[in-house]
Amino acid sequence: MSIYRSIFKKDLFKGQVILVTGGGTGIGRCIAHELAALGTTVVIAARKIEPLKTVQDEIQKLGGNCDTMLLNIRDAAMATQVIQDIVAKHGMLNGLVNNAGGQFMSPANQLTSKGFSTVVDLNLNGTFNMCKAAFDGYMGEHGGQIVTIVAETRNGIPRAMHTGAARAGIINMTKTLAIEWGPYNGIRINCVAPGLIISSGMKNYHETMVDLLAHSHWMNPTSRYGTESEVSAAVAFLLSPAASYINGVNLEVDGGSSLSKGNPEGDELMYNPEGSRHPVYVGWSEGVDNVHGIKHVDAPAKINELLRKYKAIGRSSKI
Ligand SMILES: CCCCC/C=C/C(=O)SCCNC(=O)CCNC(=O)[C@H](O)C(C)(C)COP(=O)(O)OP(=O)(O)OC[C@H]1O[C@@H](n2cnc3c(N)ncnc32)[C@H](O)[C@@H]1OP(=O)(O)O
Ligand SMILES: NC(=O)C1=CN([C@@H]2O[C@H](COP(=O)(O)OP(=O)(O)OC[C@H]3O[C@@H](n4cnc5c(N)ncnc54)[C@H](OP(=O)(O)O)[C@@H]3O)[C@@H](O)[C@H]2O)C=CC1
Repeated sequence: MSIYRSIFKKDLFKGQVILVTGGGTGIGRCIAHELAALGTTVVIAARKIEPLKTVQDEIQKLGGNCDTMLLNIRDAAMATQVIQDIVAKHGMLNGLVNNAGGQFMSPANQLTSKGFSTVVDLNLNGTFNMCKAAFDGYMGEHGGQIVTIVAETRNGIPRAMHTGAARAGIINMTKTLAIEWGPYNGIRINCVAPGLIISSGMKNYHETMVDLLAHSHWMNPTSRYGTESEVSAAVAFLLSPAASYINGVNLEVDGGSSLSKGNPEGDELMYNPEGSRHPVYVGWSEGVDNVHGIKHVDAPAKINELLRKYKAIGRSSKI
């Protein structure tokens, strides 16, 4: 049972239709589960159908409503078509979660023009395509809520300059859209910037990177990484009426890791080497992990082991 369900009424989003891009894996899958647990008819869309069908099956087995659609967010015509199909089939589109995105790691001096364009096209142009299609196809007339997953951009991102530039672009685009689309169309649009999150996304990392992540606490004031549910809870909040006066913000869900990038007085000021004292929020999977064979998180094994340890933090305390 989702802890969020006990904070909000379990039918918080009942009757609403919300599209989650990249909803077949990782953070997007978790967002889809959270929203479905709160009564949403959730539409998940991405390029590969199998992961989408698996998540649809999981949600339906748990009693939720889920539809799937094929989508490449880089293709503006396809974005328009998917929004039209959702409105034709479900009659409305109350929310859009732009979660699809990603990058590869490369030092800036080895990055080709094509590589830079590819990552900007996916993240920045892709998010624009989805926002514009949602506006033109439904929200411009009826209003709605949009949340985009970005990344920490308070500082530079060594070896990921392309994604940093694209995500910073999304954050500024969001501010402008909040101003232009808020007054006349009743649209709220915000961003969520996750820090390092234990998710299937980490399967894209090189093994040496996974090893490094598994053995460091990565200079975070909470001394741990984040969970998919901690990102999803922020998304659900921003989509909800509880956030009805929040517009154009970027909410960092990073445990405070972006606040400081080093301390000359020593690492002990940055994190607790003994381990975290911050219990995790595990969300929708609480109580349903392994029910119907549903797995909570699909991260690399060494990282999943960390999550297992995190779940034991402060077990006696109420979270
Ligand atoms: C690093 C901290 C960031 C903040 C924390 C964020 C964490 C996460 O996001 S978790 C992971 C989320 N998931 C992913 O990132 C998905 C994995 N990535 C990809 O699928 C791809 O890298 C892609 C989506 C960014 C691009 O895919 P695609 O459109 O299929 O592009 P191509 O493979 O055809 O490549 C086009 C072009 O890009 C250059 N390039 C691609 N990969 C690399 C590489 N590993 N190193 C250097 N350059 C690369 C290259 O120029 C490619 O063109 P060609 O040379 O003609 O192949
Ligand atoms: N995990 C982390 O630590 C962090 C993640 N993020 C961001 O959070 C989001 C989710 O990441 P995470 O779940 O970890 O990683 P995943 O790689 O599991 O998720 C990425 C999702 O995006 C979809 N996707 C990629 N390209 C496209 C496209 N062109 N059109 C439609 N869908 C697409 C993929 O599905 P398919 O391949 O089937 O299209 C996949 O489901 C991403 O934007 C990521 O960059 C940000 C900061 C930290």
